[in-house]
Amino acid sequence: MNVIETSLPGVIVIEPRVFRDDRGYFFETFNLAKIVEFGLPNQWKQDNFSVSKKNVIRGIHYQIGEPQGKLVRVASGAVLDVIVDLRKSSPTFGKHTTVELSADNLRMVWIPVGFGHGFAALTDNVGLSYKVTDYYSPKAERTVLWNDPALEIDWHVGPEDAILSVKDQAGLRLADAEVFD
Ligand SMILES: Cc1cn([C@H]2C[C@H](O)[C@@H](COP(=O)(O)OP(=O)(O)O[C@H]3O[C@H](C)C(=O)[C@H](O)[C@H]3O)O2)c(=O)[nH]c1=O
Repeated sequence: MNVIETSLPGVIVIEPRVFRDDRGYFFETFNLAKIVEFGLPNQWKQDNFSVSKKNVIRGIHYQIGEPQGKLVRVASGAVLDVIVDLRKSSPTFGKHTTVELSADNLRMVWIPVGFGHGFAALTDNVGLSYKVTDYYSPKAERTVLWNDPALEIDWHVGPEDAILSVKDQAGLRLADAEVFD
């Protein structure tokens, strides 16, 4: 297992050890003892799975009051994963990092509490599989506007092609959003 730091301290990319042979390949999608060694929590409450068509953008989501850490990977297809620092006391507040996650590179990204998460589906049939450290709480859920000019995010999807939920189209600009301390 290999760990890659990102431009946002605390947000890390994990490359699992892949065992390939003439049948195909095997890798551990989750090993608690190993990820705890990298500083990830040992309490996980939910596994989630979403399927998205090409050009779908989901996010930028987070929960306030009942915050979630997320360990995200792609089971099929490819995404541009986007993580935004939403901690107003952080020197990287409002900054983002991106990482391509795919069924080819098998990369995972650890997103601690305090960050917003979104992704753009770069292919059809994107299966996003992720674990979260606390339960889903609709009342705690918040959305920052995906194309807030202040964030300067290049989603690699043309605005005219982007497919978003009504909720995500109505996200708040960062300046107006409830964020972390
Ligand atoms: C997240 C979630 C959703 N739902 C229900 C609520 C809605 O009726 C339906 C779709 O929810 P939503 O449109 O919020 O799903 P996404 O847009 O994929 O949201 C997720 O995508 C971004 C990228 C994230 O990082 C979050 O984990 C999460 O917000 O599933 C549940 O029942 N449990 C859950 O944990």
